[in-house]
Amino acid sequence: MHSPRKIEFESLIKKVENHKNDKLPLVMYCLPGDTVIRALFQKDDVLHHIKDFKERGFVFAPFDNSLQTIVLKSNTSYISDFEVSNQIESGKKEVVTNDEAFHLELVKKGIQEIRSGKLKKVVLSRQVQVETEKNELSIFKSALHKYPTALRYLWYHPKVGTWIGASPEQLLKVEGNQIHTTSLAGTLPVIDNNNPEWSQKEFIEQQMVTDFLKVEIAEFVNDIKTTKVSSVKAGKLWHLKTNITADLKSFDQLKPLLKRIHPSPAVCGVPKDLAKKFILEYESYRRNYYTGFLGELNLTQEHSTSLYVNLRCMSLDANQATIFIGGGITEASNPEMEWQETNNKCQTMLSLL
Ligand SMILES: C=C(O[C@H]1C=CC=C(C(=O)O)[C@@H]1O)C(=O)O
Repeated sequence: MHSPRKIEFESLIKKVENHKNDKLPLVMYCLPGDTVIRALFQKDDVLHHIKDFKERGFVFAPFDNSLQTIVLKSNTSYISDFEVSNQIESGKKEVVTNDEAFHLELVKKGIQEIRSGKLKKVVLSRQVQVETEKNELSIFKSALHKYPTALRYLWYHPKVGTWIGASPEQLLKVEGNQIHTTSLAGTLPVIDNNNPEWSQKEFIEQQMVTDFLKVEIAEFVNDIKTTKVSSVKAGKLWHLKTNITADLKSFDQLKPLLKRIHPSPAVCGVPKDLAKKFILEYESYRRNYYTGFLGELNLTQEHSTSLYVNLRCMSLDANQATIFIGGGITEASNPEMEWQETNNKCQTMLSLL
């Protein structure tokens, strides 16, 4: 394994700019809570696809697990320190969209499907397009400072496009023979310094994710341990979270394990296949990499992997940002409140533009 070269932050930004101007793939990211930025540069514009998850590089997987997962090869890599500065709080940004009626209908359809017994939960989403004057690097820099507890990234491949995000959710971490996954669901806005007041709806919605993960990993691991449900902040949102750890039986099982846990009910639904079918049939657009997963694969050491769910993200094309947001629908959902929840979630990315 080659070690990354340490350079100054502004030199790294310059290298990213040059690599991107040369239309070559790269990723720049900062792990939750970290102040070290890592950047990987691929030397050619080949679109590499994962075969068995034994590859080494940075993974970028779509929501639809029947489609190909990309792995960016790390031909050159750098690390750089940066200092988190307290960014001046921007006010709430308003965007005018014309998809409210569609989204309300979609949520109602989801609730009907649940009441008829076909589904237990389905996560329904939308996209919001916004013009922006800000360039990608300054958007990424804002994410670094604003969301220090998230996985912040800027990913680019000339054959795919540019994505930026600040994910609050770890899908899978493998370290030694230990695996770690999280169940994150349920959302409330952060209001002043108040603690969130959860209702049964959010606890049920989050428990479905925990139950799913425990069942799906069982075949591949020993000794599953879960923490108590706790409230965690992601920017201006609260979520419910459970940490799950276990001992992996064999490293060869990473591919089938990921196939089982992705897409989880935090982004898809229960039962998984029917919820996915519903999403692909009724959402108005293709999610592509939103609600997929991304992160390091055997990069720092063999068998050391750290993947995050691609949430609170946007794709960028020239001056247009497309922000993706969704929410978990259960039989207790209220369509108006679900619409509002997607608008609250939209603020995470809007605040960077
Ligand atoms: C699907 C999204 O969030 C998921 C993760 C946390 C909470 C969620 C919720 O409360 O619905 C979603 O399951 C999104 O942010 O686009």
